[in-house]
Amino acid sequence: MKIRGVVYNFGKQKLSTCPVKDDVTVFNRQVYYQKLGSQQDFDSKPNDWDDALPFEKIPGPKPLPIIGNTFRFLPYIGDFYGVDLKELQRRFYKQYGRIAILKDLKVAKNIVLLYSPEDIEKLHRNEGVWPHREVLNSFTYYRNILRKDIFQGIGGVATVQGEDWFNIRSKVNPILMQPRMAHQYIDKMDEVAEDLVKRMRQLANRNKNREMPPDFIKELNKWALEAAGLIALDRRLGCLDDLVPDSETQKLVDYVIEMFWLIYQFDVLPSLWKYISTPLWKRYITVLDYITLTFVKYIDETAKNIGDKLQNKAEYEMSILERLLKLDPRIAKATAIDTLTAGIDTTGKTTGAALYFLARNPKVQTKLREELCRVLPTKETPVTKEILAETPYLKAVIKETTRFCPIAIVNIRKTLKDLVLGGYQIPKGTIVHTANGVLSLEEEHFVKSKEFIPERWIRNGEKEISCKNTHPFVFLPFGYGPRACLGKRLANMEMEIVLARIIRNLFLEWPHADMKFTTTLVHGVGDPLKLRVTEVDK
Ligand code: HEM
Repeated sequence: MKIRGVVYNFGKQKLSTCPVKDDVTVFNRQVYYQKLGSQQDFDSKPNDWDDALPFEKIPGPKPLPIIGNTFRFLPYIGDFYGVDLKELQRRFYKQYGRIAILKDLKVAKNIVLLYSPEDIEKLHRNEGVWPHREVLNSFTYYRNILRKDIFQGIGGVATVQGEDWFNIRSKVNPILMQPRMAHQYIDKMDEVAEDLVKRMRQLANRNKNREMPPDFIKELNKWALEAAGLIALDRRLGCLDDLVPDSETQKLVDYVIEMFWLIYQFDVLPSLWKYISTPLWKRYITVLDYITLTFVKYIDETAKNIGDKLQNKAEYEMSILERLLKLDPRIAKATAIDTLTAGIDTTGKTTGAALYFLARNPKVQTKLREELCRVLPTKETPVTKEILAETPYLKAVIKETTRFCPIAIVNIRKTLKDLVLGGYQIPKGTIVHTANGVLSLEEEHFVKSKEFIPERWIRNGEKEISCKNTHPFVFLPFGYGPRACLGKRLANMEMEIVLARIIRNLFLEWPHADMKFTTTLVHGVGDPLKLRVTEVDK
């Protein structure tokens, strides 16, 4: 089948994240969604439209003439200046209730915030088959316009919309989201996790209190880059070694970490990048160029090494990169770079938060270690797919971490048709943020919501604490629907393996004040992660 000149090559696999649970093969589904996407009725008004209050009446901070609401974020005069985004959203919830608006920002579009799980559900159920999520505008500009030549018109799922998004996502889903594909990487991920444990021992030995250094989160980002490199580039990068200053890997690590800070400057904080080219903007482009060209070089090397061998290799023997390269080298490049950008700060910060919660809650840590000692009788026992299937408490620890500290405090959609939300008319084309990060810490949705209790996620566990009856649209750490996180399966596997290795080998303590969590590009640990680390006997 040919659509826009691209040959589709699905075989008979099933798409796992499609919202409709029928038994149609991928090939039919693709035609089905293609048709549905172009035929959806995005123009008619909902039945309750005329009874709803007008958009202009949605409550929110009042803008001033000419300067709008921008002044609120400025130093000295602004009441929102320096306030963490999650705290700001919590204040809005307390002040305005179920729905609020931040409007007239001048450098950004109006944002409607939803706090009711019923409205969040309605938004997602009306997002269509090509959900629209516009984020990281400067990064999108870099990939889709400024360096269009490198990406040859294929932007990558994270940065494109509509039918273009669908055309890539429907091809990469069966490659990145299949459990079998993720399982191929367990051995290698285990080696990477062992390297992180070695690194932690080394760092503990260098400190008289056996504490990790204040910038330990960087080590976790290096681990995440190493893990993402295995998947996206089919190679070990060596990020966890003692790196030679100015070496390519050291530079790559430094630039990747700087990139997240720069994206935050241009895509989260108010910025005039569209109008003025500042020295910081030029630095941003230099950093993105270095990272992109290095990754492209690695992918080209792999493609050259594989060469004709791919033709004779069975699909089930192929790595993710090999399958992507066979599909289309342009998609392979775009997806590898998506994996390397979306899969580092996210998994690194979530793992950092999990380690903090385990250090801060010794009983939880002990219970997890007991589970791990049962399935990993020695420190050297390799982690396998079967072992991971027997670790419900480990999975519960990760879920509880993403409840307490979700890296994405909101999910974002642009409405594709007129909707009534929170009793107000929301016209097509409105940017809506669902405040799941705030809701996940509210007592009305989770009992003892400010306590770290993995037991709430255990099936058939204690009734009093169980979250079985929590509305399903409150907790969405990986998003929702066809546009949900492409790396969810890989991320969970990486985190399970690394936490299993660390807790099986090392005791963690937290001899400091409670951690502050902050929101930059992603939400996560905001204070130095100075975990105290000692060796588990055997
Ligand atoms: C703890 C780890 C992670 C969390 C919590 C997380 C969370 C998310 C969320 C909330 C979204 C937006 C979903 C939506 O709009 O419905 C997303 C999108 C995405 N994530 Fe992740 N992510 C994680 C790790 C990863 C990893 C390891 C990869 C790479 C393999 C990855 C690749 C992506 C991509 C490519 C998208 C865009 C998908 C699209 O627009 O079609 N993520 N992620």
